[in-house]
Amino acid sequence: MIKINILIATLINMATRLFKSILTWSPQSSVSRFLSVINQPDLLAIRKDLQKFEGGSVDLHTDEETGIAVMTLNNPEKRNSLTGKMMVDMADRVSQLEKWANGRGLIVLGTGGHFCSGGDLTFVQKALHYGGEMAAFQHDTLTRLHNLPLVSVALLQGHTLGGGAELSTACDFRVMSSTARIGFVQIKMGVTAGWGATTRLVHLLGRHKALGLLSSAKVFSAEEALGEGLVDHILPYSLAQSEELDECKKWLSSNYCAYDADLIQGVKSSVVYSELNPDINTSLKFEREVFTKFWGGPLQKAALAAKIKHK
Ligand SMILES: CC[C@H](C(=O)O)C(=O)SCCNC(=O)CCNC(=O)[C@H](O)C(C)(C)COP(=O)(O)OP(=O)(O)OC[C@H]1O[C@@H](n2cnc3c(N)ncnc32)[C@H](O)[C@@H]1OP(=O)(O)O
Repeated sequence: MIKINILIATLINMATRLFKSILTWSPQSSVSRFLSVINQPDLLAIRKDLQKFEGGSVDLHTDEETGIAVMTLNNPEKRNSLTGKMMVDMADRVSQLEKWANGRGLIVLGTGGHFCSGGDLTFVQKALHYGGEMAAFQHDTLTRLHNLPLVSVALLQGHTLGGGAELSTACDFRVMSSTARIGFVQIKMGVTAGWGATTRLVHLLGRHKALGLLSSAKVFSAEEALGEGLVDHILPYSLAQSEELDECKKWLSSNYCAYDADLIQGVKSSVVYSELNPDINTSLKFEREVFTKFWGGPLQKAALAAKIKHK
């Protein structure tokens, strides 16, 4: 009798979970569930500790009209290097973006003409006992950033070094100011990459180039970075630094954010899911789930009625 009761309770539990998962389905929620770098209680404990290392902020502006958000690193006196508090800020900004229904794109940049010079060395000095925890926290945030259902771009101005270069690889694309410089200098600082760059660079450029970038600590000019395949676009030399954000927005909007927000989110989520799921049938199932959301919908009907020619 007890066994039957347990069986019934288990079945009810499973049915409730299935029902809930159907109700809350979205491409992003499916991808988030699939990926969890570290468990929540651990994250909360690390967050509390990181928060104590003050200085700087990470701010977010979302534009409902264009669907383009701008996330800004604010610690200009220290070339936007990241304090513990900024790491927590960034995690919160990414959580906000995960819930942004109308989003298409994201630009990440630094204030004062520099992207980011890595970890704040004052923070690093004080957190020498804390590398594993900080890396786990950054892995969680930057993986979530990388997997946002938005097309993301890092706008690289001035210096992008160490952890800053790692952060840039968590974006889908990198646009570089013509005079900017980028380098994975961690090895020169006596460490290896700890914010996910090794893993992402291997996916992005292959093991050969990833090894070259990480073992040499070479700092690249914009032209060299383009040649390496590390950046996707160099902004015109003629632009003033203050004009570069607008130009980057134009580049992102016209190339990758021109279509409906739901479609863009569907495309990005499917790409992320597929990259992370080695099993082709599971990946194809996810692709079908996203596809059938749109098939026969108003966007498809409008496109068919417009008799579009792709010349
Ligand atoms: C996990 C993270 C990983 C790690 O630490 O393990 C890393 O990120 S490794 C990389 C760490 N970053 C660095 O080593 C950068 C060292 N700084 C520089 O190379 C230069 O400062 C540079 C190239 C970023 C900027 O050079 P520039 O001539 O333009 O200016 P200054 O050198 O005068 O710098 C201005 C001001 O900023 C302070 N600064 C710059 N970067 C950092 C940083 N990462 N942490 C703390 N402070 C930084 C610099 O000390 C100057 O301050 P001041 O009070 O005027 O001396």
